Amino acid sequence: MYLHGTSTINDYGHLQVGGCDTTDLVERFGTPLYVMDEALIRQRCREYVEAFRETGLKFQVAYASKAFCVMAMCRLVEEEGMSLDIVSDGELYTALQAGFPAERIHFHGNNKTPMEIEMAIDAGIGCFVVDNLVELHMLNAIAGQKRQRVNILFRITPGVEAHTHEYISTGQTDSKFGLDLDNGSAYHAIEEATKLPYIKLLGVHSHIGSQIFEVQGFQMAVDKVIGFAAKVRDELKVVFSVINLGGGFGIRYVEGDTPLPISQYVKAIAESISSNFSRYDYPTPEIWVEPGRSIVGDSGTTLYTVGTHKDIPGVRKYVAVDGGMTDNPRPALYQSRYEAMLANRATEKEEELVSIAGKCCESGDMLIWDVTLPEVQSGDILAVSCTGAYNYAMASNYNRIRRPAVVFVNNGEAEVVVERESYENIVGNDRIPARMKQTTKSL
Ligand SMILES: Cc1ncc(COP(=O)(O)O)c(C=O)c1O
Ligand SMILES: N[C@@H](CCCC[NH3+])C(=O)O
Repeated sequence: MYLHGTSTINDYGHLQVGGCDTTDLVERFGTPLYVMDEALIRQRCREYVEAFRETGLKFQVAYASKAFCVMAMCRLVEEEGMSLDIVSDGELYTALQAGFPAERIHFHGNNKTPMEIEMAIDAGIGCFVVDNLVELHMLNAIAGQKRQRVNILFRITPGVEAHTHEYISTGQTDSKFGLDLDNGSAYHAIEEATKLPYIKLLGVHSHIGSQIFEVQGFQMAVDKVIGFAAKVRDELKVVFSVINLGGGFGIRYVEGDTPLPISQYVKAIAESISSNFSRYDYPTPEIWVEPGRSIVGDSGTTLYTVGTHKDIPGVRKYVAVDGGMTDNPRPALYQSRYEAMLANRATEKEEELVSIAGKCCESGDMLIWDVTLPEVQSGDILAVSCTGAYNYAMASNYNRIRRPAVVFVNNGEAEVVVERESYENIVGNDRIPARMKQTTKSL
């Protein structure tokens, strides 16, 4: 496993993160356990903010909270002076409960409900990223009832396909998201918006995909956007003050992944915007971005306890851990790859090729198909790296498995930011119909 951030091997031969020995963390908090390297998260936030500051342009870095949305994370993002991208009432509620300033919240989503829109207007959020015409008219009507004008960006699909897994590329024409640039839908939406009294159009938003390692996709999106912006200015007399290029900046999960440093993505985007907009004699707009994975992804390490194993001679050896697709569905969903090590035997020679299975009743519940480890024994602690994004966020209770706790570690201190779910949580919303016998056992 690649050691990065504050991860090191300590004198006991144990993996240490944020100054905390992971075997101590396991004793205190149990497994599976999500461990988040707070210093590394803050470092990533600062890399974005500093890189944008250096461009001299106006900007907002909005953390895409879908990657990992808990109150502590919202607080951290607020402390780092960033904005927040949310996609649902649940994410909005989490942010507001954490005291996140509403005016720095941007609301995304292809199917916001009237209730969510109302909740967001009442909270006074900074901007809606409007996905389609149905939403536009609904938003104008609800804002009108409240006599409040709302800021919007239109989400457009620029027709750019990023080099990524087909399920996570979203900038192409055949997408459930956004308004198409090429077929006139985006243009028509802007015409409509200019007629609506409670809508203030700031500009456009595009998100071309996720886990992207190159700048070309973003540059192509800018090229498309500037042509569109110029046409809209010339024909509709609408000038964009904001261009949001979404998220999607890749991270290193496994050897061979080659993301660029954050500063390089930012520099390339800023240069592309400045040069293209000046070419059209267009005032340089504010640049907004929405990184999720690249803020939290490599800060997360999941700790598991090894249980059983099954050796099929000549085929493979399965090693089972006490978690799996319930805490990390990404391998099953996207064939995502991860690296791992034995946290309690971190200096021992890695000599055995094994496959790491989860404990769900599902053959596809595999975390890693091939990883070389010291000869694994029941009770060992397996650490899987780079689990900070879209793991806790996409965790489930399949098989009624309780979701793990999340701890932030920093400077030798560990604090629980999400408690492990309890059995009460598991049955808490269950009800036995009145016509059935009403006996429950106390736990
Ligand atoms: C609109 C939008 N913004 C931002 C993100 C964050 O993406 P990532 O976590 O890849 O940076 C996503 C997810 O892909 C998204 O759909
Ligand atoms: N959830 C996905 C990425 C999609 C992000 C949202 N548009 C992942 O785990 O990689």
